[in-house]
Amino acid sequence: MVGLDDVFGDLFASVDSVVLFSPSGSYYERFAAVDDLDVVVVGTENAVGAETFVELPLEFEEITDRIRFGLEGALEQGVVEDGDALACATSVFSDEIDTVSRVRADAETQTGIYDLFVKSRADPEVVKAVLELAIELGKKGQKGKPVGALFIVGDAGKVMNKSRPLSYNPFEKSHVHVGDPIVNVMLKEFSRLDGAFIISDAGKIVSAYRYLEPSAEGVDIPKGLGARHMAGGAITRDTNAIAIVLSESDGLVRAFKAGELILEVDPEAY
Ligand SMILES: Nc1ncnc2c1ncn2[C@@H]1O[C@H](COP(=O)(O)OP(=O)(O)OP(=O)(O)O)[C@@H](O)[C@H]1O
Ligand SMILES: [Mn+2]
Repeated sequence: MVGLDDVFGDLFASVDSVVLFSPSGSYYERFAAVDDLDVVVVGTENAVGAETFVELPLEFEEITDRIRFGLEGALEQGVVEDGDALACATSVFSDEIDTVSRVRADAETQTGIYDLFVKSRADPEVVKAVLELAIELGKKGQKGKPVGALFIVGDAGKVMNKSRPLSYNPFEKSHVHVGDPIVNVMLKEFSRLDGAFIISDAGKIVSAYRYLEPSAEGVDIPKGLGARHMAGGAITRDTNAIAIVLSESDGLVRAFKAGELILEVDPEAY
């Protein structure tokens, strides 16, 4: 007799580790009790107090993104190794884990998203707050109309030296930080205006209305995009800042680091 286990069992036969994406406590406990099994928990927070945990900046809606970015962090932290066979368990159709994917960890297909958060000059919380703000702005627009916005995060002194004001800086004497609810309202209001927001490593809004003049040559940007993305990408080659860009024309949020496009997300998916 051949049972279903014989067939589906191949999915998790001789895996090096099990990777659980945002498991519930009781689900995690059941795995923790299995002998000789390496369990890695991935999620936006370590709600189950797992010994081995990899933090995701966002709960990626697309399962392929979620697994890819989770494994990138796991490789980066050295909790899985290149070539490891992994059983990745996550939820797709419900809040509970309902799906298992067998995936091989591949160090060569790193996108750099994990680096974007963990190895940027700016505080990971600041990067995350700006990314969330851009996604929210992309979802809602400004009074129902699509808006674009450009945020340059980290290495602010150098970025200020490679840019100039388009108008008076409304943040001149203020000491406000991204993530404060009131500041997010202000940033959304000001997103109608031209130019870039400059944000420090610690999240202080240094300036709005900055026109970027990077000395780096142009960078590769997706077709159909123009000056905002070009300037945002290029300044990250010139400085240790990252750029988070919301496109008015296609509605996507993109992140650049060291002149490379690292991340592309559709706000509608969040
Ligand atoms: N060098 C720059 N520094 C700061 N802001 C800029 C710069 N160049 C353009 N922008 C801003 O980007 C806006 C849109 O420009 P443009 O349409 O060329 O960019 P884009 O990359 O196509 O972005 P979108 O997809 O939002 O249209 C401009 O109105 C201006 O506010
Ligand atoms: Mn444009």
